[in-house]
Amino acid sequence: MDMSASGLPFDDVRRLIPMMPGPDEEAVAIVKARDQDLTKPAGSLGRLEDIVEWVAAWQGKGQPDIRRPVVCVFAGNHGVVKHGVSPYPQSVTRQMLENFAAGGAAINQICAAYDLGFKVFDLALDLPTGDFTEEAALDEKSCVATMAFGMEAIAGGADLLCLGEMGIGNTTSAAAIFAALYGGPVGKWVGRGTGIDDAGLARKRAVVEQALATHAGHLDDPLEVLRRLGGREVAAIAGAILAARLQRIPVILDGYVVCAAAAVLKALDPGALDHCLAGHRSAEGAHGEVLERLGLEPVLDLGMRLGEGTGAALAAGIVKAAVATHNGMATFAQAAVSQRPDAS
Ligand SMILES: O=C(O)c1ccc[n+]([C@@H]2O[C@H](COP(=O)([O-])O)[C@@H](O)[C@H]2O)c1
Ligand SMILES: Cc1cc2nc[nH]c2cc1C
Repeated sequence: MDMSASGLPFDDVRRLIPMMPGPDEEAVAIVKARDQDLTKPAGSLGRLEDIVEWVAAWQGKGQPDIRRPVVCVFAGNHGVVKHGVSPYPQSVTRQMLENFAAGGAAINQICAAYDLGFKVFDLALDLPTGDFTEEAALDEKSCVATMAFGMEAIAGGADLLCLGEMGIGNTTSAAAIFAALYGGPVGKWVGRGTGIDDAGLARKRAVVEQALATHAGHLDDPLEVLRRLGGREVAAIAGAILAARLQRIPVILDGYVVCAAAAVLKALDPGALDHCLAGHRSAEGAHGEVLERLGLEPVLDLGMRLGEGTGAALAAGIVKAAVATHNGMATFAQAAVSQRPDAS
């Protein structure tokens, strides 16, 4: 899809929104009917049952299946780091990509433990985005081109997509996006990210306040929020979420930064995240409130704040187990187990 050819690239993105398919209710009905026959008390697998229905609804399959789960990590660098908003230097973004390639990061181990595919996208790491206290992080064409690149996440035919990111400074970008979309005191959206101290937290807050002032009057359009305050990884994740929806691939979101990309889409269309599951509630302060605003109940709450898709990947293990349980269990008739006498 050439998204950068038209004169008004954001229009190309907006055109995709009405093309988003809805849930496959027939597939859900098939799952519900089989669930009633499985050798367990009705409802006893709790949220696992909802998760299987969700996979069926978005895969469009009465017998959902997870054969090609993939974790995609998008990495970008941020001009705003020059203000001292992260305790780590920008060089760590690339160093962590090397660590991913060598198999030494946390996400590598989780992917190995749960047999998940793993892809990393280097989004012009040598070209950090503009410092959004002074200028837009991205111009419109680069923003759309990066969203289009994010759509590559589904190339090769994933049937469950976990989204993650890596980018020193990107919790400041996420905070700015939430402040712009949701308003309220800026401090509420600014957290410690990788672990910044009190002075750094104050700098982060001032940076987000300055960003909102610089871009005042241009933040009513969610795509403008994305390009002005986002990073390349945030734009790519928005593209990946959209592409997955169009191809009927269920998505598991990771933490605070991935949810900033998701929030942009939700602001464009309230149903845009219906195919998304929140993998976890991150320990980044405002993530809980963000999830409430997105209408998503996290699968896990483990006090994690790493990023890299780790929360999404852990949840993928549960989603895989839920689907395998549904597909593999015997029915009451097959196992000759007595049903409740009042079961129809
Ligand atoms: O996913 C989260 O909720 C999350 C919370 C805190 C930090 N991170 C990760 O930490 C990096 C950004 O933190 P910072 O302090 O540099 O803004 C980035 O690589 C993220 O993946 C991620
Ligand atoms: C070491 C390190 C690993 C990370 N993974 C995701 N964000 C990160 C930030 C740092 C600093």
